[in-house]
Amino acid sequence: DTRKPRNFPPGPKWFPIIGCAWQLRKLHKEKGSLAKATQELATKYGSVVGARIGRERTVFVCGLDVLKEMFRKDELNGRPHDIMSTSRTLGKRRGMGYTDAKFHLEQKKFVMGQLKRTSFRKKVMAHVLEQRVSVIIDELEKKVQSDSVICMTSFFPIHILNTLYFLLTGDKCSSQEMEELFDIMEDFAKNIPLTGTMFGHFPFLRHICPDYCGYNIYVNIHQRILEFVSKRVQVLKKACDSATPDCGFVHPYLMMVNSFEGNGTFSEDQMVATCLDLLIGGFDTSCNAVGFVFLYLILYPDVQRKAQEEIDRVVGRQSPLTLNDRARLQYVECVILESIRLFVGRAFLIPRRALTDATLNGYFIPKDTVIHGNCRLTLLDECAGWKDPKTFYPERFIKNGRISIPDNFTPFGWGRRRCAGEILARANVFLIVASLLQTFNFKPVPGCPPVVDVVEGFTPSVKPFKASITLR
Ligand code: HEM
Repeated sequence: DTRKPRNFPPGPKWFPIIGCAWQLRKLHKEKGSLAKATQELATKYGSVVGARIGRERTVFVCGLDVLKEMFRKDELNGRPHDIMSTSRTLGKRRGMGYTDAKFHLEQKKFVMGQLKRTSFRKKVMAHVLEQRVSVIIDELEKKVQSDSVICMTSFFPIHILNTLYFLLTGDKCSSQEMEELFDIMEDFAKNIPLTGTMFGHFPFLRHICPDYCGYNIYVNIHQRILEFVSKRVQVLKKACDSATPDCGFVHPYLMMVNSFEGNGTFSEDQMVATCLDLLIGGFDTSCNAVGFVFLYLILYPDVQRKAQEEIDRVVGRQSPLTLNDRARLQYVECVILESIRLFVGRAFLIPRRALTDATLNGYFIPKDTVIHGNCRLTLLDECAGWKDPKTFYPERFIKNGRISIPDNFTPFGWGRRRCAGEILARANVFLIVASLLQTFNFKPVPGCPPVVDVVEGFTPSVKPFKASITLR
């Protein structure tokens, strides 16, 4: 329905066919990001902005209280049911991030339960992440001997993908296969925006100009990931007999599929799509989080020094740092939290859908309205209680000598839709950053210091930058 329902949240004027697409596109260009554009609309219309993009009724949620209300309400917990959510998984809605209601609940519960028993168990996770960090340090030590200038945004991603892939699937593929997956994941991060595509808003365009409207690339990249995972699952099936591997959820999932014999929501297709979601949910976000941490550490040398002093005091420089040290490295932990704030504060949550007619902030939200949670106003704005929100100030997370996380800090979402990989993401980012600070100094390259410039992708990333690295 293209008419504005009564008591729908206020927003820009709806034009025939395109709705508000044109105004949004213009504002997006003007402001440099959709997050800034919708923040601007919120100053005019209030914290819930109503719009129509193509045929789709859309709401932008731009404030702490309304975001919390959205988190709380199960009826606003759905995911869009549109061409984007089906064409990514061969025409059927599958996976964890883009399914909803009972199907999503059953699947998420099972997968998270298994991961908590295997990969997210502290001992298992610590072992895998610590091993990888020692590879990173060895590689960086060698590199630094010949050239101290390293591109900070392209060095870590392959390592991050390696641990993610292994922890999530339990599969150790060859380094050649890892490179293959890496290329696809990089394509994904650059080319697929989280907030929607042109063909998503105007589905008919895929028949007219499938390249221009983003349809071909969208389908192609998802298909390549699915094919990769399916191929590896066939190998895993042959390799794993009755023994349960320590990592991933693939093996227990396959057993579940067999025991259900085709009934219920458990199927091999669904498992492969869940791997896809965990990979796309975890790769770009973790890489960008690491990118933001190092950008700010280089721009704020005092913070870097203070973090290193804490590491020297608590762990020393000789013995390798482990996940067990995390609780005692409070300042480093705050550096991570602060970087995640500045990263996700430039992002949106994954789009949602009203499962039934609902209300939000007193407005009417009809069934199937798409809802975008803008994190700028909760993480990067004074109105949510952040003092000097653009300043990198890890101490803001310390109260009376202890870490204190304010309740407006929700970079991983909240409730049923909460991030599936928060435990892993925080452990991984912490270990990479702390271990590297223990071993190296990071400085701007003379003449070309990094700048806080953000590039829109699946999630926002820092503009590629280099650092001059020396052994401590
Ligand atoms: C710093 C890193 C990360 C950040 C900031 C982050 C943030 C988020 C956010 C904001 C959401 C959406 C919540 C909502 O819609 O309300 C989300 C969902 C999700 N994340 Fe993460 N994430 C990170 C790392 C990871 C990792 C490592 C994984 C995989 C292991 C992962 C897997 C997922 C999945 C599957 C969902 C969808 C959950 C659902 O719809 O039920 N994320 N994440």
